[in-house]
Amino acid sequence: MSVKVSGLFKIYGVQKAVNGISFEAFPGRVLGFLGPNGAGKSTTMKILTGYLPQTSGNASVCGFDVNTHTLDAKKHIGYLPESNPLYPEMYVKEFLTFVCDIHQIKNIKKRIQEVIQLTGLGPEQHKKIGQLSKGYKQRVGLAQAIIHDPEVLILDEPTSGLDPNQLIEIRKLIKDLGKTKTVILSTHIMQEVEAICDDVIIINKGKIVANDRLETLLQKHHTQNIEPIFVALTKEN
Ligand SMILES: Nc1ncnc2c1ncn2[C@@H]1O[C@H](COP(=O)(O)OP(=O)(O)OP(=O)(O)O)[C@@H](O)[C@H]1O
Repeated sequence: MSVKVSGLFKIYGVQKAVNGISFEAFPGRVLGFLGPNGAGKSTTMKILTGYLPQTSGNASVCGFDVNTHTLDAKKHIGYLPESNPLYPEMYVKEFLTFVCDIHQIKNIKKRIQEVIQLTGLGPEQHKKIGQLSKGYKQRVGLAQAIIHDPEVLILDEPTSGLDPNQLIEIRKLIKDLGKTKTVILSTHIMQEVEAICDDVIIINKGKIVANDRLETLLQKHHTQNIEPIFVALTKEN
């Protein structure tokens, strides 16, 4: 497996944002990481990507512990954070060049053209990031996440803000990337899970309440849709 999490906790004050979760994610598969607002998805993703230290437990990416071998782990990860922080004053290509430099990518021009093509940024590639629509900013976020061809992609709500046409294209891109890479994505769109995920984890109040292959989860609950399963497993009592 390329991502392994065991007994992971993140405690803020008295709140257990992540409450002892364990799971694995595998190459060639897209793992949907689902849960209600505040369930602990982004916190888990930030720990996996080395941006936040856990309180206890372990997480590794491609065999590298994210705490003790953070840089090695990060080399293997592409991360699209929920807030998609970008530099609005930079031009798209200027920003992607900057990201290439960080990753010490060779043949920068060729690689930038490839990711512009992959993410459909072509028509907007000459603009400043601050001039882009939300959906195109999201594409820039995806482009920077994949530019170093990482083995693991961690995408926090990658399709938020996309229009229906863009949704289809970006989902296709994620599904294609998932054929060779390990993709973990969070989303609140249940159709998206059905369209692109192979595996599903549902997290509620910091704990995993489901972890299965999508088809197995649907079979177990005698339904064709993930939504009723999500509601049943996460509703407030
Ligand atoms: N820096 C922080 N300090 C204190 N509490 C925090 C901090 N960051 C997150 N939390 C809390 O931890 C819990 C989990 O938050 P997290 O952002 O991981 O949830 P999420 O599942 O990603 O939610 P959403 O679907 O709304 O993005 C929430 O209750 C949140 O308020």
